[in-house]
Amino acid sequence: MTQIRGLGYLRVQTRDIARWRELTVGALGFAEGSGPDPDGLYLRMDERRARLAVLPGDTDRVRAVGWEVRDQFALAAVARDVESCGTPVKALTREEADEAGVEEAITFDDPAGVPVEVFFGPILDHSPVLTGLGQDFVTGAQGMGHVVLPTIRMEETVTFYTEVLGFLPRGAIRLGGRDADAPVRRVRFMGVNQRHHSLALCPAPHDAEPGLVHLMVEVDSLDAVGRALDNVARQGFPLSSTLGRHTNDQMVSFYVRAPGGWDLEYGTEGMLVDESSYTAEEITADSYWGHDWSGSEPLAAFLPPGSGR
Ligand SMILES: Cc1ccc(O)c(O)c1CC[C@@H]1C(=O)CC[C@]2(C)C(=O)CC[C@@H]12
Ligand SMILES: [Fe+2]
Repeated sequence: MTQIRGLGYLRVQTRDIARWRELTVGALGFAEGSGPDPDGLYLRMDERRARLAVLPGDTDRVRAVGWEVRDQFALAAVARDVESCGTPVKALTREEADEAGVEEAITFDDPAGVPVEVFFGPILDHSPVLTGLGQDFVTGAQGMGHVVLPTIRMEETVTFYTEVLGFLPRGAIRLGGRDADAPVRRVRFMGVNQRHHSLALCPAPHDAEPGLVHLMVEVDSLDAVGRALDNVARQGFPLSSTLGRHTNDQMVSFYVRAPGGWDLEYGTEGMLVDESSYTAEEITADSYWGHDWSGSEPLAAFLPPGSGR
């Protein structure tokens, strides 16, 4: 059994905080909170101080994917497991933990080089969450949403998340069809709670910033998804994928390209997994309808090495 209860937070850095604010607060209806860096953008989805922290930087990249455990005992167990597979683990200093908005956390890199934090004791902000579209974000026991991470070491990375951190396989989709001699490659979905996937790993040909494919957040209203879609179009943000419904988690969502070259997926109506009967399945289409990716620029990690950026 995994100790991890859900995706707790995501911290990224960007060269363009102002445009990030327009997208997240202006178009997608995140509530703006506050945090230790006066130049940072702290985005609230619920009673947590910040689920998504966007900090100023000279490149665009992921700073930490934060996974939540129940308490200090669970955190100690995770630290033991990660260390005993040979991955160096550090504890955040009191100051770093305070900046992250948690009581205590450990940090290590996953086999793809993504900076991971595992934490307990999120610091709450009890002031009302003033979202911009009248929506509530679906968090709680399902965590803040899901992340999709690129990896140039697919096998190792899958083994790390499943066998060391205890993520449960939640199915897969083949990439590149069922063709000929090319080795089979799959995107693999993994969960830790009733959300269908809190993590997906996507095989990538090479390492590139930002180190993230997308972050999905879920809201409780289709109207909010529609209004967000209108807003991103009006404000000139590129749509990576049109609206559609996924076959595995049943989510109705669209994807918008964020400044920094990765996507935010904004969805509703995600299904709940019943672990007493669930088995991992391979889907053969990403969506029942919609999700047209044809207008999108590929992410840097999926381009051949040396082609720009
Ligand atoms: C298939 C699927 C189901 C539920 C999701 O939340 C979800 O993000 C996806 C992934 C969609 C899509 C894919 O399957 C092929 C590879 C894609 C295009 C990417 O490179 C990013 C999104 C991926
Ligand atoms: Fe997704």
